[in-house]
Amino acid sequence: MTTDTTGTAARDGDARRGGPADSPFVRACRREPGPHTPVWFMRQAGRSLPEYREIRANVPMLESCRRPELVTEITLQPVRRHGVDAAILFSDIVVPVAAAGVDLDIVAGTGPVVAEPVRTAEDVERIRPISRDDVSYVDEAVRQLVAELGATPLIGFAGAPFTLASYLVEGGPSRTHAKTKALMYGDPDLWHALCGRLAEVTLAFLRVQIDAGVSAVQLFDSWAGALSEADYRRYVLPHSAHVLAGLADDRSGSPRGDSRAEPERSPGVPRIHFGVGTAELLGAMGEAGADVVGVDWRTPLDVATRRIGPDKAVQGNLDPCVLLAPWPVVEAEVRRILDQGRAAPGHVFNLGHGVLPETDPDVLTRVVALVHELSARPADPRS
Ligand SMILES: Cc1c2[nH]c(c1CCC(=O)O)Cc1[nH]c(c(CCC(=O)O)c1C)Cc1[nH]c(c(CCC(=O)O)c1C)Cc1[nH]c(c(C)c1CCC(=O)O)C2
Repeated sequence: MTTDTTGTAARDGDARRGGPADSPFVRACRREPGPHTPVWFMRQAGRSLPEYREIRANVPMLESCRRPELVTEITLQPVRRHGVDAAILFSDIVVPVAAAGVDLDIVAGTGPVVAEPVRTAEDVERIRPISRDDVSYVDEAVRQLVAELGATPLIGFAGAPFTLASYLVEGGPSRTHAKTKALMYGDPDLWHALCGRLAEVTLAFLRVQIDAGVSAVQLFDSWAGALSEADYRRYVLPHSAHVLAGLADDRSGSPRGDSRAEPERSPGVPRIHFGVGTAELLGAMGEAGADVVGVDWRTPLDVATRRIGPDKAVQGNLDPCVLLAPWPVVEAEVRRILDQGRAAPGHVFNLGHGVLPETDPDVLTRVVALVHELSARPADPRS
């Protein structure tokens, strides 16, 4: 195994003393310099890890998300194994929707499946607001994790209204999102009512996580790339913006509109906004109120940075399939991404989407060490 002496030395000599708010990850999100480029992986906790498969062997997915001791253990597994710069809460985007009264399950190999798809005003009415008590297991797990993680930041997350609406309207995963778009175009009032409800559920879920101590949040709009920019702006952006604005503690500024005109003032915990196939939406997703925009592997980070503008950090963007290639290919891609990421005012290294279950976990560990080694910067003499 590679020993990352440079990265460790740089880390120890810098802002680590200060806890998660001064961690390389949070600093990069805030576009502040740090000892190295931070790295974590979407779906870092999951089927690529034998210790995850073992602990999940007899526990259904949703149940595992509702047992704080399991959530804590599964969340910590990739931190211990890989030395990533951030943990992400083990949960799922449909957990708060189930807590809001929607009858659904997560089926292995398929994903979320909804018993009665949402198609009418009555269906929308049945999605009720959630409070802390509906997701007390998340509150508990986050508090436990924050205590155990020490200086390593914990990322909270939720699904954005469009991606959640797609699961609810389709009844399960969909390639075309045809029923979802049919509702969106055919009955805009019902669409906005549905997304409005989902935005409130998402906002409440993220607030619980922030109150319990997460250091950043990621809003997953995984399937927003199915939309044109015009439709994204009209049907989706206002709802995601409502969620992201609701997380900003800075009451003076509205994250909507032309945020490029005013420098940002640390509005609460950093907000990451991510989707797949969003090359045409990157600017709009930033405008929705993100501090960091997640980029998939299709758009080089320097191009993404031009689209997103100079006042936001970027996260990404190694193709998860590259991790299945021989190491020299992985290494060359990591170098290219770090180089292109230098164009951004802040870069969090990640994949362009989640870790594939067939990934060799040792390759992930090597990527973490390589990112740290290649990006190590001399300690700031002022600190
Ligand atoms: C679209 C989406 C879902 N869930 C999520 C998204 C957005 C991210 C993305 O775009 O991938 C978010 C999610 N789901 C899970 C996490 C855990 C945290 C992490 O990133 O490590 C996160 C961040 C656990 C999970 N969520 C799920 C698993 C696999 C279930 C298992 O291990 O049996 C995990 C670890 C199930 C799930 N849940 C969902 C899908 C598509 C699947 C995969 C189905 C499958 O391939 O079996 C819905």
